[in-house]
Amino acid sequence: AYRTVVWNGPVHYLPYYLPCPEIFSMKLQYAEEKPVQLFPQLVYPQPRSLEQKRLDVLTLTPWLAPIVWEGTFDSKLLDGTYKPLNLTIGVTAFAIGKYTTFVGRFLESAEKHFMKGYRVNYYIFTDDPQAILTAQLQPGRSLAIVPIKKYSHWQEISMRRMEAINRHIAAVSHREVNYLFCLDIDMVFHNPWGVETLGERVAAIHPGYYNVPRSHFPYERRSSSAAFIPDSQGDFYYGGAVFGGLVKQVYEFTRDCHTTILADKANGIMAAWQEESHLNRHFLSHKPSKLLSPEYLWDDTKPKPPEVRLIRFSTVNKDYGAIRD
Ligand SMILES: CC(=O)N[C@H]1[C@@H](OP(=O)(O)OP(=O)(O)OC[C@H]2O[C@@H](n3ccc(=O)[nH]c3=O)[C@H](O)[C@@H]2O)O[C@H](CO)[C@H](O)[C@@H]1O
Ligand SMILES: [Mn+2]
Repeated sequence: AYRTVVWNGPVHYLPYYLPCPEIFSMKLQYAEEKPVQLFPQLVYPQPRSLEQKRLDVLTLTPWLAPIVWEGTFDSKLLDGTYKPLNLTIGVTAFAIGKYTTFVGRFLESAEKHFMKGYRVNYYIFTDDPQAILTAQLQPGRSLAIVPIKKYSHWQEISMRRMEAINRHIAAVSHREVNYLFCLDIDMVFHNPWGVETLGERVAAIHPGYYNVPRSHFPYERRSSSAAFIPDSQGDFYYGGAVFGGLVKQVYEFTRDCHTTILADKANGIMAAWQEESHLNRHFLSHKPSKLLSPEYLWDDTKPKPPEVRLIRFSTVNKDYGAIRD
């Protein structure tokens, strides 16, 4: 049997149940604090729990890092979230010896497509500052030339980037940027590269090996190298031409890679693909928090397969014999 309780006495309202309008409508603007709009008032398509945007490609790693492909993100929504943060994004690129010829095209295309509407600092490392043609930059974007010595072999030039980036972060860029991308210079932007790429530790899947069993990856296979990865291990083959993340993370990453490169050098070994081999070894035990699909690191000599809906950043065809000393 149920008992119904009926209240017959007088009703007392508790006065503090109702919010006090003066206090609730007050907006305190503390000094030094930027208003951050966490939920941009935008109209955008509803994300559907039972719907996958891409069925033809992997969009999440087994350690739950997103893999960025066209169709998986909403640029308007991301810009609504990131623009108010007023971030500065750094780019390092090296132009040593004859590679100074690539700077103009690289910068011009970056101004069209890279982090459009955001503050960007380019850091161009070169042995020949006079030879650098600087492009006309959009407002809020700047370029600094970082003088650096030239090593005689291209392998050494390529590998020493880890050391140079690491030193430059410590000396300069840790104060100037929030995120940092480290890119090859023999590349051109063809389509937008935006804040969808921002993450703590960011790696890009190499265009030549995204559909290949791990035993075929060109990892360093000699166990005497600090970059050694056995046939039975590995997640993806990442390209050495694109990596980035929070500046603190890039600092730790480049320090570790430079250290393992020096360890190999002390043992008279150079890894199969120089710093790229060390980068791959590092990301095996320090998993990237975000992966960029080959859209962000393509090679123009390859035909575009259907799963790559657009090419954002791609290698310029170059004559290796003529360009490398
Ligand atoms: C197809 C191929 O062979 N790919 C390998 C090659 O990439 P890449 O052929 O893309 O190497 P690369 O010649 O672009 O060199 C890497 C970067 O170092 C800089 N640079 C290099 C040489 C030079 O004389 N001046 C200069 O400034 C420049 O920023 C360049 O973009 O080498 C890399 C680093 O070893 C990786 O191992 C790649 O897998
Ligand atoms: Mn390159």
